[in-house]
Amino acid sequence: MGGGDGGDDSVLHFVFVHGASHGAWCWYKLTTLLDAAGFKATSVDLTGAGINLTDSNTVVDFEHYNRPLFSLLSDLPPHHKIILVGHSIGGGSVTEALCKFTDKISMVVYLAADMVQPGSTSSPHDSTMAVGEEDIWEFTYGEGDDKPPTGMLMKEEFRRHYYYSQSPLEDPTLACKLLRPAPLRALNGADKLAPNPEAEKVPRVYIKTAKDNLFDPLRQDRVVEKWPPSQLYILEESDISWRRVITLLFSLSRLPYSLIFSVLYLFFNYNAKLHSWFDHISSLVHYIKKSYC
Ligand SMILES: CC[C@H]1c2cc3[nH]c4c(c3C)C(=O)[C@H](C(=O)OC)c4c3nc(cc4[nH]c(cc(n2)[C@@H]1C)c(C(C)=O)c4C)[C@@H](C)[C@@H]3CCC(=O)O
Repeated sequence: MGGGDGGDDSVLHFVFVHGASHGAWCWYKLTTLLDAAGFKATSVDLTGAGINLTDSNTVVDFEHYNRPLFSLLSDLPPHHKIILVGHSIGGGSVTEALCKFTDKISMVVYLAADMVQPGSTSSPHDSTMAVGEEDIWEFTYGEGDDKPPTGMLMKEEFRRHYYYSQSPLEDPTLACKLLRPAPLRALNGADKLAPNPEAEKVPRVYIKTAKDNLFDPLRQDRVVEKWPPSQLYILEESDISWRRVITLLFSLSRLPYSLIFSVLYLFFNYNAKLHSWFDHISSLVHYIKKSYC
């Protein structure tokens, strides 16, 4: 979804990685806007997600789960670099990709994401799932009811609150048709990476979502403290104005590279994760004026 793998090296190329149970589809608004604005935007279905045909119950290791992302990166033309964006547990996938394909990645953007330093022994997540005690999950038993679960999916009645509380109503309606069980065993392998000094040199941006009902903002703070990124953005709450955002993107497309990232986070309105458009557009415009006028 959203573009091919090669292409013109002068155009910024974003690659988007979804979180648990989601797929390439969840980036459709953003990739559409970026494409229309002249950027290149690619989103990937990890193994067993979206329209990838593998049964997610059969995906047992993290490398297998991430393979479609690795294939995309290994097929890039020589010297072509991308900006890699990961959402939620998709942050673990982008960190693994960063370690394997360091020379293909110019920047990593973690959107309310798992961001753990390769080689660190303890995860900054105090438990892997904040709402793990609640009965909001449905488990699948791909190897039989007497065996441990192989998949996990949020129950439908909880999705609007935990995943999409700030989203337009039609977004959770569509998402409910498309979510698939997350491969439990494969996700267990996230964050188990050897130290990688080269990967550490690649700039990282963290986007914190302050009205996130699933990934508690305080837990996001801990992630950021443990492995401080080059830049941190915080979105306090929601509002949306596509027309103003599109205008802004067009005006920014001629501005320097680093500034484009200041804009990127304004586009992640899906998943109820990133909001407060009006506040942030104002502060961004202020920042642009201060820096460039
Ligand atoms: C607990 C079982 C399994 C797991 C499943 C899982 N993890 C997330 C979801 C699911 C089903 C989500 O829906 C959420 C997400 O990606 O939303 C789009 C998940 C998160 N997981 C995080 C961190 C994290 N998870 C795991 C491990 C697992 N997740 C299990 C194997 C780890 C590690 C390494 O063990 C880590 C670091 C967050 C980034 C998000 C938000 C969840 C939360 O904070 O409660």
